Amino acid sequence: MNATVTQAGMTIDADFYDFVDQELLDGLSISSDSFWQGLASIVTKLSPKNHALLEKRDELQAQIDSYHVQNPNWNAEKYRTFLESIGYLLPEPQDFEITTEVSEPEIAHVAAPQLVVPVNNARFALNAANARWGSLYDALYGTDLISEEDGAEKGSKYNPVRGFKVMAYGRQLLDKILPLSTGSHIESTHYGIVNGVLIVTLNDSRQVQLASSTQLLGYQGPQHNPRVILFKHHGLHFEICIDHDDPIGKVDKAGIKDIILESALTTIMDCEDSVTAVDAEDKVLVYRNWLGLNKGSLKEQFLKGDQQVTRCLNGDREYISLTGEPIILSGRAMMFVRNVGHLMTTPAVFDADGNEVYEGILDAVVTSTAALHDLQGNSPYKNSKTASINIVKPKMHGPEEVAFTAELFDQVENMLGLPKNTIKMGIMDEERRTSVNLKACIEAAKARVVFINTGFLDRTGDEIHTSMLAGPVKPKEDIKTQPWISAYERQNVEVGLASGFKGRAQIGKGMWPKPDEMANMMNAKGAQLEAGANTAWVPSPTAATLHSIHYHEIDVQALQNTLLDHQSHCLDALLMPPLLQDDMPLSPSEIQAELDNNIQGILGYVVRWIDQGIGCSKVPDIFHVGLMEDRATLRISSQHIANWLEHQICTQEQVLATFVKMASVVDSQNSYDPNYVPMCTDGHPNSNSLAYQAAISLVLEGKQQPNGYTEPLLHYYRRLKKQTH
Ligand SMILES: CC(=O)SCCNC(=O)CCNC(=O)[C@H](O)C(C)(C)COP(=O)(O)OP(=O)(O)OC[C@H]1O[C@@H](n2cnc3c(N)ncnc32)[C@H](O)[C@@H]1OP(=O)(O)O
Ligand SMILES: O=CC(=O)O
Ligand SMILES: [Mg+2]
Repeated sequence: MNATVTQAGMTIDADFYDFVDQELLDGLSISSDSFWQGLASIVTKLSPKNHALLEKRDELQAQIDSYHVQNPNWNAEKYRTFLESIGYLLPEPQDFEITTEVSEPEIAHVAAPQLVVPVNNARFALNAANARWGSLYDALYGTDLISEEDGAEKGSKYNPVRGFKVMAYGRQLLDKILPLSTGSHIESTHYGIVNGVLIVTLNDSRQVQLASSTQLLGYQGPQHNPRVILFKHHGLHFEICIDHDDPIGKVDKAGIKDIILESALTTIMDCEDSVTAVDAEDKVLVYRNWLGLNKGSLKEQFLKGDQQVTRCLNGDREYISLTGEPIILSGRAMMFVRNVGHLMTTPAVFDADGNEVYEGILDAVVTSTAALHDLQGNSPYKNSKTASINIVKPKMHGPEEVAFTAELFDQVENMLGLPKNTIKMGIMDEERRTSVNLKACIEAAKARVVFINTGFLDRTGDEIHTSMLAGPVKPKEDIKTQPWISAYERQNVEVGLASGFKGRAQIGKGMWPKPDEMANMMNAKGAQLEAGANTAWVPSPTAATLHSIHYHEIDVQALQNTLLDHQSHCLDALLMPPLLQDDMPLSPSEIQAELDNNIQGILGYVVRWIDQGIGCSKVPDIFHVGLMEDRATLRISSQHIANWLEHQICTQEQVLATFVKMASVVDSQNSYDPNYVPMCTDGHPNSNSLAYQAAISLVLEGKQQPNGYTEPLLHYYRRLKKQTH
């Protein structure tokens, strides 16, 4: 047990206490006493409500389970009536519009990518905050969007053939997003500004202008030979960077060395599914990084190759306007923070009765207090332009839980002396009870909501768990193509638009979970915007830069206008679980392939989580595609096998044998890592591997886990692991 401090009737981990006293409150006019009193009073008031909400989740799940046992031949109509009778499916509220008074310009006015990052990783978190601007040339050169055919391999040193393909792509993009009055950027040999007008000289010495002169905003350097020229399209800025002495610029006819695209306008600093935070020590790390981002002081030094790098927040970008005034644009993404959900408790603080406090309550208090530094100008940078704190709240089940979060935010505002509705809410639409009652959920936070987002990964896990006893589910890939998911995605957009989100709040779509497959991403991810979203999640800054191209290709605001009156009334489809059809049984090899794939993913993720405290990993699937795995993807895989065991699609022996087989595969995939501890020796699992045990428990005890969540078991085993260190 760590040293503790007693304050306001609570028992507080001494390191966490010191962090609050010496770092979090430093520079704020909040005394230590009033902070701890404030926290204690919120804990006392809201913990019983939090507890009751969790009990309600379990009660509803138990009722749904017994319904399926008693009604093996249910139909849609009867099922819907049953869900209404137990209060799972609630009456839809009258039409209303959200009343959120201010939201950030990056949220309300410009459609753009949203990057997510584990905030406990300072190197990545700083990179994410700085990912507002990204090099198109780097993003193209480093990814499979540029093919390696015809001598264009990436190789270990610069390949001019590949470089040429990158430049050609860049020129073609300019033709799309910055069309000339005549001719093409492919022919350009010089860019200059004359009397406030962009003059582009072409191969044949013709001088042409932009098709739309208002796209030109400003420049750096001399007007006739600018170093940087700033443009705007669909609300997104971009730069053409020119340097005839640069290794790239000097082989370009016009000296273009790069095209810089405004990319991740918003970033979510994640305290939740991409991090491991099981105790006070971990929570301090999470909170300290978020604080450092708000104070502008976070720095990270690391070796990259043989280079020592010091990373900190980027400053703003400055240009000269066409009338000679300065233009200053933010150099950083607008940062949201994602708190944890309502489920877990943390040993950082124990309440007066000796219980761990709810982690979601602590997150709301501490992350808001940290953000006060931004609101009060204690940082050289500005995050919120509207004096708001933007918190994403995940894994809420239904409107009561949203109302509870709103009440928590109210209490935090009172504690910190903030005007009501300073704390804005992003609602993850990622639990089935939220999807089917989405309108009521939004109404429960209508004065502070700034986004809804289809977290389809958690949502898939919840889909499987909720209908655990309804029957066996389809293989994972097929679940993605069933009517429930398109109904879910469509309904989310329709409800968001009908509630007045356009021009005020984000309608977001889910993560691209294949971080190395950028060519596929470029083919697929535009569809999320075609479906009406004005932002969508990406796993890396490179993905943000490439995905930003979709926002140039699609005029999201115009598209949303065309969808404003859509109402597809898809509740029945939304309630139809993705079950295997009796007349389409799976072959033994299909079953084994599914188990292999799921178990490889589970082990590959869990072994790093438990042994090394890494909460988000790129794990190869059986086809060697590196997949982003986090707690939500783990929820899906573990629930999927639990469901197949329940319905005897496979046996426990088969599952355990697959675990043995795949543990060796995962060990070999990690053999490059000096910190990796193998789970097997000579093909036999090591009896002392806590990671291996955790992975098996997640499956064998999956049916009993609350809503199929993985946190309880992950935290249990990680804490054990930390004790053995
Ligand atoms: C269901 C959900 O909740 S989804 C939301 C949770 N998921 C996430 O947040 C995903 C975040 N992404 C990641 O954590 C990572 O991209 C991973 C784990 C998927 C892959 O990580 P890696 O294998 O280390 O990536 P890779 O080696 O390709 O690239 C590393 C480089 O990219 C950068 N990078 C990768 N992801 C990110 C990110 N999300 N934000 C900022 N920088 C990033 C790193 O800083 C590093 O660059 P550096 O050397 O200059 O610091
Ligand atoms: O949080 C995102 C998800 O898909 O789950
Ligand atoms: Mg989620």
